[in-house]
Amino acid sequence: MKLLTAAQMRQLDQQTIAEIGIPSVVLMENAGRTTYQILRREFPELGEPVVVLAGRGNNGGDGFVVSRYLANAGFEVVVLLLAEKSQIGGDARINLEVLEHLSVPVREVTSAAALQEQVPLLKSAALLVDAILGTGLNSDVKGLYRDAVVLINEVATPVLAIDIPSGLSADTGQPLGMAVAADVTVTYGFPKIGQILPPGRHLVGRLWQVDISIPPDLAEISVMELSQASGLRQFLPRRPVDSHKGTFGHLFVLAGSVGKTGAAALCGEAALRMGAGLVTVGVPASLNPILEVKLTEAMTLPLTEVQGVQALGKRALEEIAADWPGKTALAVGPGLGRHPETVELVRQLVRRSTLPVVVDADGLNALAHDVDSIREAAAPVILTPHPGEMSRLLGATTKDIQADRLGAARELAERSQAIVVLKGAQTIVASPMGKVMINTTGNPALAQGGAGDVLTGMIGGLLAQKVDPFNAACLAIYLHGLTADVQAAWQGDCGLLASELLDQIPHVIKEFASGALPHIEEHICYRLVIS
Ligand SMILES: NC(=O)C1=CN([C@@H]2O[C@H](COP(=O)(O)OP(=O)(O)OC[C@H]3O[C@@H](n4cnc5c(N)ncnc54)[C@H](O)[C@@H]3O)[C@@H](O)[C@H]2O)[C@@H](O)CC1
Ligand SMILES: [K+]
Repeated sequence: MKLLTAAQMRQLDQQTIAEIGIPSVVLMENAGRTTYQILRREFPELGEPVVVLAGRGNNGGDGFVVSRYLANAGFEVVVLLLAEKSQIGGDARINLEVLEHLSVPVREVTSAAALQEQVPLLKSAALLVDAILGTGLNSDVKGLYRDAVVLINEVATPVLAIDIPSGLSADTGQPLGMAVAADVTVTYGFPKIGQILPPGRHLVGRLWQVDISIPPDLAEISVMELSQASGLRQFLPRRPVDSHKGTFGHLFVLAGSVGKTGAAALCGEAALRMGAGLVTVGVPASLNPILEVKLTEAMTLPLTEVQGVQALGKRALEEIAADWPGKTALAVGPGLGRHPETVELVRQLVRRSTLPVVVDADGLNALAHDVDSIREAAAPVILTPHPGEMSRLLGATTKDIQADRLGAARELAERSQAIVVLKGAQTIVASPMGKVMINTTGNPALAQGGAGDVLTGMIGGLLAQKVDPFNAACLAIYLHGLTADVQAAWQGDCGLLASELLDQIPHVIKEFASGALPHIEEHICYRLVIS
């Protein structure tokens, strides 16, 4: 599903009005009516009164329409207009006048003192409807609007936000000064990026996206997407009946050092679980016997190691090159360690690889001071940093990365010309062309060693099957999170071993492919978006 910025949403509104010919007042009517319908569904035992806090723009206008539907349904409604009636124009004015004709009380509240007088009403209300500011927000919330936002958050009354909680930036997910924390948000046309990125994600409460007659095709202007099963299913490789192991590619995994053979094993097995036909794991020669025991289905290739260190050495490059024929993708990094020779090996390999390559963990650390050189790679590269690795790649602090995850992912994708997978709650995938996908699946069960190695193997497994790199990254991340969600549904989100994740992958793929996971996927959508 497409994600929009405030400016894009405005553009779509304008196109719908000017080119499609739907009058703006009809859009406002659709917005108010659908919001009312969601309101009744979300609050089936709704009491009285309902208080609608309205600002002076179109967001307030939507609030007037909701007020009308509530009044027509027999509810006691009080509108607190945070402006003078004379300041209201356009479609909002039309709907304000309709309310007056219906004798719905509209109180002008234009000072802090007047607002304070309304505190008992706000406290005793059954529901507050936040119609103060929408996507027109363009600066920090100050003065009376700010006082109102503070009050809404102070009283314990449930809040339904119209379009977006007032004060929340639709573009960044950050409050501009101060933002309403809503229980439910009803947004129009398409979800906005700021409703999905934290902390916005937590301020919207349950997010509903409703159709107000904006043609879906218009959203093609956006390069940002929210991951959804319906969009990703098509990228699962087909499994023809006359297939053989050669049909599904051969992944070469470069991984492992002393103490970290598990990372290599998890990565190789995850690729097989994703359906790769063959997997070869290249490891330091002295560790090969251990991997031979750990891995049954994946093959191993003992490689020259640095004398006495049990980490891969420079000379392994020629051995890998000799083993190259027949391989279809490369995964580099899990548990490699940081020996200078291993670092050099990784740099050379990524630069020279003629196969698509996914780089993780110590593979990323090896590239940390060499990001610009990734541009020289001969084949597509996928980088999968967590915030700490990202900070080393970009030379920024982890705090800075987390404060603007989207910006960081885009910057690295631009600089490296690689596909960037910034891991963490709501993993972000960014392409060098500017495309972005924000993932919806996953839970804290994944916050454990080994989960990342599995993800690298899953991406590698899809690359080996010749799935387009951006789609491979998006699909693998979605399925990785979904597998954890399925597991957490019965086991909880604590203590899930990465190897248990592996065991679940085929089952989850089967259910995902057939669309048979509605309870889990609906749960995911419910947390974020329902269309
Ligand atoms: N344009 C359209 O066709 C539609 C718009 N809709 C509604 O309209 C909203 C956008 O309406 P508007 O563009 O009128 O803007 P808002 O209603 O979001 O904001 C009202 C006005 O407040 C001012 N403002 C911005 N930041 C402020 C701040 N920090 N403190 C005080 N005032 C501030 C701006 O000048 C803005 O015009 C959407 O969120 C949605 O609710 C819907 O009615 C559907 C159709
Ligand atoms: K609002």
